[in-house]
Amino acid sequence: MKALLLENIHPAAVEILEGRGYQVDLRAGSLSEDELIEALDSVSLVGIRSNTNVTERVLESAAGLEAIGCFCIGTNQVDLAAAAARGVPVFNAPYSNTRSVVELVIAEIIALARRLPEKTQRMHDGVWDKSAKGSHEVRGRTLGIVGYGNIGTQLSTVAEALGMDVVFYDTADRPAHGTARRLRTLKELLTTSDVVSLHVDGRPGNAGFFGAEEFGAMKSRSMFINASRGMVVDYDSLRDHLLSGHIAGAAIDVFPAEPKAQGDPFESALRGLDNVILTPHIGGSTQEAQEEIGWFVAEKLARFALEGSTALSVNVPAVLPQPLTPGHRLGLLHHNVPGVLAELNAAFAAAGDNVIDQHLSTKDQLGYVVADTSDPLSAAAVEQLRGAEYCIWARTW
Ligand SMILES: NC(=O)c1ccc[n+]([C@@H]2O[C@H](COP(=O)([O-])OP(=O)(O)OC[C@H]3O[C@@H](n4cnc5c(N)ncnc54)[C@H](O)[C@@H]3O)[C@@H](O)[C@H]2O)c1
Ligand SMILES: O=C(O)[C@H](O)COP(=O)(O)O
Repeated sequence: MKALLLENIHPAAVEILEGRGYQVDLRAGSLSEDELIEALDSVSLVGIRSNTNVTERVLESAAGLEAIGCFCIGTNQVDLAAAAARGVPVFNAPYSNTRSVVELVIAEIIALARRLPEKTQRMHDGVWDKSAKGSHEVRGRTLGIVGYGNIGTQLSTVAEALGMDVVFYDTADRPAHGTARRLRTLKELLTTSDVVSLHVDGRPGNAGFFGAEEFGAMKSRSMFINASRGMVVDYDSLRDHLLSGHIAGAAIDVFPAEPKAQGDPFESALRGLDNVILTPHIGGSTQEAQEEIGWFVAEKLARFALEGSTALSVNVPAVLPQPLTPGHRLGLLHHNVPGVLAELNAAFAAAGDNVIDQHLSTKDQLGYVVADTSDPLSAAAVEQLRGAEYCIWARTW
């Protein structure tokens, strides 16, 4: 049983997987498509972060791959549909680094409002420039949050505690937290906010979502923050608005193309601007978040591989079975067609197996059933189900 963990995943994950009998290959950087195909040979579990793309071609060639762990929030780097079609569940850590992102953004709001990037640069250049010009308190200023999900809502609460007025815009219905106000249009948010912070997800439809029109609509001398995904924003347009002085400052953590390994060169239209904070995608990179993510996702991978649990999977039906009695459990991932459960129960009945616990969950075109029997599973029943047209895989534990 081999597991491959890329992108500096926390050792907590290694401890969990090794403790469950896996031989773990832990690597620092991410891999290209071809490198990943080669590295996945005879690997059953793979762990990645935001910088490794698991494409349909990778999945096609990784015959032994059982599950994928995204040791982060975003799962846009994985072809989720292609993985689901091959019966490969994908897991992530939806909440573990939320707080870390919020704290970074709060720090950036204050740093930009006090012009810290320019001030510290001047001091390092040997220039004493004591002045209040262009520096503001954040108390009483309006923060506009675009994308009011797990991160957006927590940012809302913390910013409110600092005395900021919070407005938000989300394409989904999201209740307001505290005294935050929901705005009906993005335009309204842009024309109202002193700081605009993006927290949308990385769905393909969000590519290029924020560009010249949106920057143009922002208030004069407002500030812009993006810690969501790089492809969401047109950074050439942001540069134009920073150079014209229309946007007073920006903090950017994510980029359309990010270097694959430590020390690789970094290129961006925003380099060299002293009113811009640039960080290397570290929103979720705190010891606390990484350790939590390490055990959380490793646990999900192990519980799937060793017990059949798909709880919290983002692409296959979620089933959380009862504790395992070895030799008594069947897991059947199948195309979602009528009659599967009836056939499964008939096969067990014909073999004289009594089903004592059974869970079925469906999601789009897929169904997943986990059945526990009172006696050890009958091989005949399992083989019959394995041979059925609707079967994607049938595993026993
Ligand atoms: N910089 C980092 O290190 C870092 C760390 C964690 C997460 N992230 C990114 O932040 C994103 C958000 O995280 P989350 O946990 O809050 O996700 P989430 O899914 O809880 O929230 C995303 C919200 O954005 C909304 N949304 C999507 N597209 C939108 C659009 N075009 N306009 C308005 N609203 C839109 C959704 O309806 C949802 O409410 C993640 O998907 C990930 O890409 C980055
Ligand atoms: O999706 C996420 O959680 C963030 O983008 C962090 O990604 P990372 O683990 O690659 O830093």
